[in-house]
Amino acid sequence: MKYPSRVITIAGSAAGGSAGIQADLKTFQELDVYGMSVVTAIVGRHPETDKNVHPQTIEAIEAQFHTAMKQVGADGLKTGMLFSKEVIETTVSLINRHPVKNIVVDPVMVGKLDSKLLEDDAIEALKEKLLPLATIMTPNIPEASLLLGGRALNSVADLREAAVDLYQLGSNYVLVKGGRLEGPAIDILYDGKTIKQYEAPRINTVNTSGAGCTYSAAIAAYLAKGNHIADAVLMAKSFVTTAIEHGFSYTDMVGPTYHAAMRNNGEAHKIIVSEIT
Ligand SMILES: Nc1ncnc2c1ncn2[C@@H]1O[C@H](COP(=O)(O)OP(=O)(O)OP(=O)(O)O)[C@@H](O)[C@H]1O
Ligand SMILES: Cc1ncc(COP(=O)(O)O)c(N)n1
Repeated sequence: MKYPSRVITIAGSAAGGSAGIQADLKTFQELDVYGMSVVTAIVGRHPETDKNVHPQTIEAIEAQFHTAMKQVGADGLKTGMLFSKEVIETTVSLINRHPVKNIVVDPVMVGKLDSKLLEDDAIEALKEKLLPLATIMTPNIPEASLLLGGRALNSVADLREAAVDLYQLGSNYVLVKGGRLEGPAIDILYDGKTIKQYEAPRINTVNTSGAGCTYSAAIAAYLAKGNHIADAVLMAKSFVTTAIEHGFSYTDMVGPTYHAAMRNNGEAHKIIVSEIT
């Protein structure tokens, strides 16, 4: 028997199940890779204290990573919410001690409902220490903007420029996600030479909680299975578009994407890929 490829996520636990570790593990399972996790913080709002982020200790973070590496090992790794400078530095040192071939860095900073998922003084460590280890980084518009010192990004042309400039931070590929723009859902991939544009139709829904986590987890899964980056992004974009198409909510709050949508409903949309020179 050929065993499934192995992927580990280092991220926050999202109690509602739509994002973070929960979205990552659901996505790994859907894409038939063996999922493992290192929980950096637990996110869930206490009704009385209003505290929302409950960080884990560095010791607990190191313990989880060492256990997963010793018991299983990894063909791919993804990072999500790291929350603090210390956790970023720990992640860098863990990766340096156990190098992994495919590293997806989702530079999670702010949640959809505007919860703060990265402390301000952690951005420099992210830029200087973690991003240079990344195979691919996957910022959304607010994250790309913060990484570029607060630059306004209002159009696809702005996203292209941002991708070229973010490449200087040292990841091998940059994927800037245009989910927050109007019109079709366009993402830009840059490899230092060529710009590729991935376009999906915009789906009229508010239930996109965890879309970014799901997308980066799917990229990590496809890379770990041996796909080239451009193909991994294409297949992951198709997976997340289908998950958004079938997103839903159990309450009056913004709901999750449906991670099992591709399995249950088949691919909803073709993604248009174009190369821009
Ligand atoms: N309404 C939508 N219809 C189709 N695709 C979408 C929609 N919203 C986001 N996407 C796509 O989903 C993927 C995740 O991107 P998105 O920008 O939402 O990431 P995110 O990190 O969750 O960002 P944010 O927190 O800003 O919404 C991208 O491929 C994006 O283009
Ligand atoms: C623990 C955790 N990690 C990440 C996100 C971002 O989610 P999204 O994919 O919607 O940007 C989140 N809301 N919670």
